[in-house]
Amino acid sequence: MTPGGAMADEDVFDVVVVGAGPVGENVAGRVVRGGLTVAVVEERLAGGECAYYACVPSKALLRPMELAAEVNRMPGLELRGPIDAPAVLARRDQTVSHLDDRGQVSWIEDLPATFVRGRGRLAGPLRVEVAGPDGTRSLRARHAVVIATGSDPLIPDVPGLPEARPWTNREATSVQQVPKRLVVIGGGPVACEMAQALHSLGAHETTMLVRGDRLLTRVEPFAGELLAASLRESGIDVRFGRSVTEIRRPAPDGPVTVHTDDGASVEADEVLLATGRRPAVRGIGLDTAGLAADGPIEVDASMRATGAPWLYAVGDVNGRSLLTHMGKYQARVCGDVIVARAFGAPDDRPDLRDTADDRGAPQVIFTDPQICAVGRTESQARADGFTVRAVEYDMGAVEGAYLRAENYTGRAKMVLDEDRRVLLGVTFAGPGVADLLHGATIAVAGEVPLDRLWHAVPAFPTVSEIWLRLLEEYGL
Ligand SMILES: Cc1cc2nc3c(=O)[nH]c(=O)nc-3n(C[C@H](O)[C@H](O)[C@H](O)COP(=O)(O)OP(=O)(O)OC[C@H]3O[C@@H](n4cnc5c(N)ncnc54)[C@H](O)[C@@H]3O)c2cc1C
Ligand SMILES: NC(=O)c1ccc[n+]([C@@H]2O[C@H](COP(=O)([O-])OP(=O)(O)OC[C@H]3O[C@@H](n4cnc5c(N)ncnc54)[C@H](O)[C@@H]3O)[C@@H](O)[C@H]2O)c1
Repeated sequence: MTPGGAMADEDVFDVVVVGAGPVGENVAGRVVRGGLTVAVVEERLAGGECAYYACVPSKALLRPMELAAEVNRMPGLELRGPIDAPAVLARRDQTVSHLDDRGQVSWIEDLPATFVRGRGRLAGPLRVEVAGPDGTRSLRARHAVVIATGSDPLIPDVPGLPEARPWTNREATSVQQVPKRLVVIGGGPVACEMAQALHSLGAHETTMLVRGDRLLTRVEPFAGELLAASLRESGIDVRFGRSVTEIRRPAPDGPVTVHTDDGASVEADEVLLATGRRPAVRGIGLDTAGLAADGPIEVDASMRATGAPWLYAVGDVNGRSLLTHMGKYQARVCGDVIVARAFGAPDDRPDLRDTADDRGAPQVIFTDPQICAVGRTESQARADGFTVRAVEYDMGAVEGAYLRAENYTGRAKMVLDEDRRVLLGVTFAGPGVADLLHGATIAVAGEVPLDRLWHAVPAFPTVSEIWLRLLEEYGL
């Protein structure tokens, strides 16, 4: 036995993090900053889904489409031809470091932290077993184990899968040959972004099959409506109210046919499943911690797992907000609270609690038009019992928007708590609105009173004059 009581063949660290996505990496950074030692376990690529198969490559594929749309909205400018797909794919490859994680591993090791390649599995309280290329290694944590294993695509139970070899976000974001005919199943952010990106790069016959009656059900309805109109105008066939009943690819290299419950079918070269995510918890030994082995890991506001005080869960795996920036925020809370508890310091400071997720996380959908929102939608605010007032404004009527583009089409909405005269939520839909979001996030998170907000004067002639118009619409 070592002085700390560990078996000699165990490696002992203050903290063990399982999963080196953006969230796990950030936990490691915070605990090292606080003076603790940490091991980070990763079975695939350090940097996670976000860096190689999600946020980063999808945005690299979308940006040329956005620029082309901007050019088309400006008289006097003209594109010389279609978007050069091979050039865009080559730049995408650069943005994902050609799927090589050496840079990320060095970042972790320079913290300094110990990087362990392999699949991590809980083996009882404070213990993690790693099945790696060189066999199994046992790790023991003195203070905490953090699960940051992210999420996997949710594959619906449809006859014909998996013989039809559908794409998920992985194949879509790492595409080498853009299919001419594409079917996208789903109407969430992945479906909308990838349909638009791939359509702009050569998937001329793109069909979206959406189960419900609108896109992007978590944001204000007008945003999904504007996006659907834009997708249709660009030539994407968006079909609402269609459930997929069967997917068949009779010949391995032949086309795939997707059948829907209205009796119709669509033939395509590839089919992309964008039907949501499930937390990556299977086979990670949650049962050895006395926790349910399926579904998101339930945590308190300090990210501590309910029922296992030594275990924490951050990022997609806890199901709070499936967004990189929110997972990294949780990572900062989690890392700092572990440090505070390890040193016996007070652990109830305001910065040691997640108070952002349940108010409505900020999010940008990088389509054209861009959709961004923070806080509650009007219907969520009403359901939560606030005295709600909502105001909307046509963004095309703002002088800065008119100067930015011919026929600028967009809309904005503010949701207010009339009792306290503060903002509960803000939504913008329109070209290039992403950078308006942080102002809204400050106003919502900071609960800036409307009568103060009135003195935050937007510069002329920027699109941010939308703020002034919304406040005037409210009556200020
Ligand atoms: C197509 C797409 C586009 C997206 N775009 C955006 C965007 O623009 N902005 C945004 O904020 N969010 C976006 N998201 C969401 C974002 O990707 C996730 O919220 C984010 O990746 C979550 O980070 P994470 O660290 O929790 O998980 P992940 O990034 O999934 O990382 C988890 C890591 O854990 C590893 N792992 C899993 N199990 C084990 C194990 N047992 N042992 C060892 N390692 C393990 C995995 O290999 C992985 O590297 C997008 C998602 C998709 C699918
Ligand atoms: N820019 C961004 O911030 C960004 C981009 C992409 C993804 N993300 C995040 O990643 C997460 C996953 O996104 P997503 O779009 O995959 O999931 P989602 O849960 O947002 O949307 C899933 C869609 O699939 C549909 N669906 C589910 N099961 C189906 C079935 N059996 N048949 C047909 N349709 C079905 C749903 O109705 C919904 O339209 C989200 O939380 C999202 O916020 C963020």
